[in-house]
Amino acid sequence: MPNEIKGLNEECGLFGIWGHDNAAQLTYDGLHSLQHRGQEGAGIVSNQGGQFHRQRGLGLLGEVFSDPQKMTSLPGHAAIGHVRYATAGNHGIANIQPMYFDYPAEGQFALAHNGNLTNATHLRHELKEKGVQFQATSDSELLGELIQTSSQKDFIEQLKASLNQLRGGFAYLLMTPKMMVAALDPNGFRPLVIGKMNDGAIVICSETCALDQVGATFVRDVEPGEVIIVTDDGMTIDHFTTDTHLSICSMEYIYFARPDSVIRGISVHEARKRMGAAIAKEAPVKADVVIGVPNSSLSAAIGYAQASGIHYDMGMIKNQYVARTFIEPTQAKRVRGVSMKLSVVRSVVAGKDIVLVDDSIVRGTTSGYIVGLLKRAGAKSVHVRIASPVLKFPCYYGIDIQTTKELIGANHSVPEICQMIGADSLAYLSVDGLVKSIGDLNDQPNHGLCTAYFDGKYPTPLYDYQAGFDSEVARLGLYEGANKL
Ligand SMILES: O=P(O)(O)OC[C@H]1O[C@H](OP(=O)(O)OP(=O)(O)O)[C@H](O)[C@@H]1O
Ligand SMILES: NC(=O)CC[C@H](N)C(=O)O
Ligand SMILES: [Mg+2]
Repeated sequence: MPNEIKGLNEECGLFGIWGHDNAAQLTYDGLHSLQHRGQEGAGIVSNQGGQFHRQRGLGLLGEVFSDPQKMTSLPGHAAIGHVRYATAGNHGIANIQPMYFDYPAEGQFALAHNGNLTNATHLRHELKEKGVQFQATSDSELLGELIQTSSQKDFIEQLKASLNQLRGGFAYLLMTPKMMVAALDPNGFRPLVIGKMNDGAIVICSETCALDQVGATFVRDVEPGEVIIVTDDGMTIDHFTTDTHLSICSMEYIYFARPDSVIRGISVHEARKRMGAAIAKEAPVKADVVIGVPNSSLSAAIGYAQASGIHYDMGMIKNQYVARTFIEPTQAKRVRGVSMKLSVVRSVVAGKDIVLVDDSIVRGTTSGYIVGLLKRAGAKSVHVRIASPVLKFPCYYGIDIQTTKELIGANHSVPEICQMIGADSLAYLSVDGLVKSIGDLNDQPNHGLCTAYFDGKYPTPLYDYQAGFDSEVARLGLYEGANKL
C-alpha cells in the first residue's frame, strides 16, 4: 500500500455551498484551503437545476482539476466537494468522493464523508445479505446504501433512520436535486461549521479556514446529532438523535486542523501555543534557543518560548517545493522523505543548547532524524519537548492510525524513546495539561474531548474494532504499561 512521507495521516475535508452562481469554483477554493486534510484524491459535484455534474480524481486538488475544462463542466447554483485521505477501503478512484446514488423519487443524490465508521463491516454484511451491490470498498458508501434501502417515506426520514444505524465518526455532506444536508455523529468527533456569504448563500465545511477562503461569515458549529437542511427557502435545523456526548478529536487541535481555524470557539493556533506553554511549565529546561519543527509545531514552539522566556528562532526550515512523494512504506525511505523536507539553519543552532518542540511523535522518524541533524550542525544539546501526550492507542474515528504496531509510544518507554531519537532529554505534555490547554468545551467528565489516543478511554464501544483492540492491548500490556512512564 502506498504511504505518504508523514507520521500522521490526515483525514478528509468537506465543503458545500447552496445558492451561488459560482458554486463549483467556490467549492474548489474552499477545498484548496482544506487540502491539508487529505491528499489522495478530490472531487466536486455540482447541481444545475436538479441535474448533477461530477469531476473527481486521484491526487491533489490542483492535479485533479489541472485541465480548466473540468471546472467549466461543473455549472450550477450548488455544489459539494471532498478531499480524501483513506481510513477504510482501498486507494482507488471508486472510493474518491463525492459518491453518487440513484434516487428514483428525485433523480439522484451525492454524499461526502469525513470520519470512520466503527460498524462498517457489520453493516456491509447485513446489506450484502439483502442483495445490495456496492460501488466502492470504503465505509462512506454505507450511508447511501442504507438510504436507498430504507422503508421511510421521504429523503430526510430515510437519512435520519440510516444515520441512527451508523457508529463511529461521521461528518456527512449530502446533496439532492432540491437540498444540501449536513449531519454530524452523536460525539461530534470531527469539526463541521456553517457560514453565510454576503449574498445569502449557505456554506457548510470542515474548518473555518475554508469559510475565510471564500469570504463567508461564520454562523455556527454543527452540533452532534444534528441534521442541517439547506434549500432555496433557507436553512432548517433538525436532529437524528438527541442522545449526544461531545467528544471532539483532540488531535484536531494538536495537529490536524489549520492554525488559522477556530474549532468550537477555540483558536487552533492559540490552543497550540497554550500546549507549548504547558509543556514548558511541566518540563522546564535551561537552554539558549527554542525551535519548532515546521510546520505543525510552530505555534506550540512559540508558546514554549513565551512561557519559558527562552527566545524563539527559526532553526529549521521546510522545503516548500517537496513534491508530494508517495513511497513504499519502508523506514529508510521515510527517513529520506523527512531529509528532503526539513533542514537546519546552522547559525541559529551551532554551539547552542536547544529546546526542540514538536507536536507529536508517531514512529519517531522525524525527531530521530532532526536531533541528528541539529547535532551535526553543532548543537551542544537537544532537549525534545512534545506538546501532546504519548501517542499509544489507535484512532477508529477518522485518523489513519488503526494499529499500535508502528506507534513508538505504545512499544517503548519515554527514556527508551529518548535514547532512540538521540535526544539529551525528552518530555511529553500530560493528558491533563493537554485538556487544560485546549480548554473546557463543556462540563462533562471528558470536557468535550476525545483523548483516547493517549489514555485509551474511547467515548464509544468499538464494535468491529473491539476484538483487535483487546488483543493489541493484551499483547503490549498497554494499560499496565502506562506505568512504563
Ligand atoms: O514520529 P513521526 O512518525 O516522524 O511523525 C511525527 C511527525 O509527523 C507530523 O508532521 P508532518 O510530517 O505531518 O509534517 P507537518 O508538521 O508539516 O504537517 C508531526 O507534526 C510530527 O512532526
Ligand atoms: N479520512 C476520512 O475522513 C476518510 C473517510 C472515509 N472513511 C474514507 O476512507 O474514504
Ligand atoms: Mg510536524
